Amino acid sequence: MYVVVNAAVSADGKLSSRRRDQLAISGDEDFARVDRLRADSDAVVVGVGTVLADDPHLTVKDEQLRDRRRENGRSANPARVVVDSNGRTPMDAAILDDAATTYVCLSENAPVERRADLADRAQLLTAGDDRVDLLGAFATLQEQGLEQIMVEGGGELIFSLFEAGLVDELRTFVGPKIVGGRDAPTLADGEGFVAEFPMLELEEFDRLDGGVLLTWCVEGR
Ligand SMILES: NC(=O)C1=CN([C@@H]2O[C@H](COP(=O)(O)OP(=O)(O)OC[C@H]3O[C@@H](n4cnc5c(N)ncnc54)[C@H](O)[C@@H]3O)[C@@H](O)[C@H]2O)C=CC1
Ligand SMILES: Nc1nc(O)c(N)c(N[C@@H]2O[C@H](COP(=O)(O)O)[C@@H](O)[C@H]2O)n1
Repeated sequence: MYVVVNAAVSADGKLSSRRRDQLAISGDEDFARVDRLRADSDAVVVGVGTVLADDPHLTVKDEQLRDRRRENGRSANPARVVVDSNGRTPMDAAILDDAATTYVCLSENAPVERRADLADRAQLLTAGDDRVDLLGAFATLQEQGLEQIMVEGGGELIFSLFEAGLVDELRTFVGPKIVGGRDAPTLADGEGFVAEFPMLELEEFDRLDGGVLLTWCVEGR
């Protein structure tokens, strides 16, 4: 399995504003790049915080890219995966429509009635007691044949993936905006590291959309 985390941050490192609603940081060029990365992936993963904040669809937008996937014997869209310990994904979430297979990763403690509802629209995986155990969940995704994984956020999930040692590559678009706000989400939130910080090697940098795309590999992967 190969895990790429992709995110767009403001020049001051925020994923969105303190209101936590969807904020366009990328421009057309970067959104097109993200679409190509989705098209190259077997699955696109987000945390439930992102589902609740953005109601993302996580599909490939360019019809030609969807056609190319079909020509290669794949589904038009990659699978979608929500990391959702307590089954908080709303039943009318865009991610639960029939455009692609959706996996919802739950913990053992997810309420039984939420499991029953979600099972109508998604494949359910269970890993971890109170919180999704990411190593276990990702191992199950791999057993399902999902090898090329793209993670689209948000900050809590990205931190946990680094903590679990699951990230191979980080692609960060840094856009020309200052957002500010001590409570605005950043690329890696969670508890934060105080030692044994994951270290990165810069592989590439490209100017686009008035900002810069940084491609990093995680040391030791
Ligand atoms: N600019 C960008 O590229 C992106 C921005 N965003 C923004 O990020 C914000 C959402 O991010 P967050 O609130 O951090 O939510 P998140 O999307 O990281 O989801 C976190 C939630 O996932 C669940 N979870 C279950 N197991 C977990 C585990 N082991 N580790 C971590 N989380 C686990 C928990 O319920 C947790 O609250 C929104 O404001 C959204 O707009 C989200 C994606 C991309
Ligand atoms: N690459 C990128 N740039 C931004 O500026 C963004 N705000 C995001 N957000 C991510 O894209 C998801 C929306 O996907 P759909 O268009 O609904 O398919 C959103 O949930 C974030 O994960 N990404």
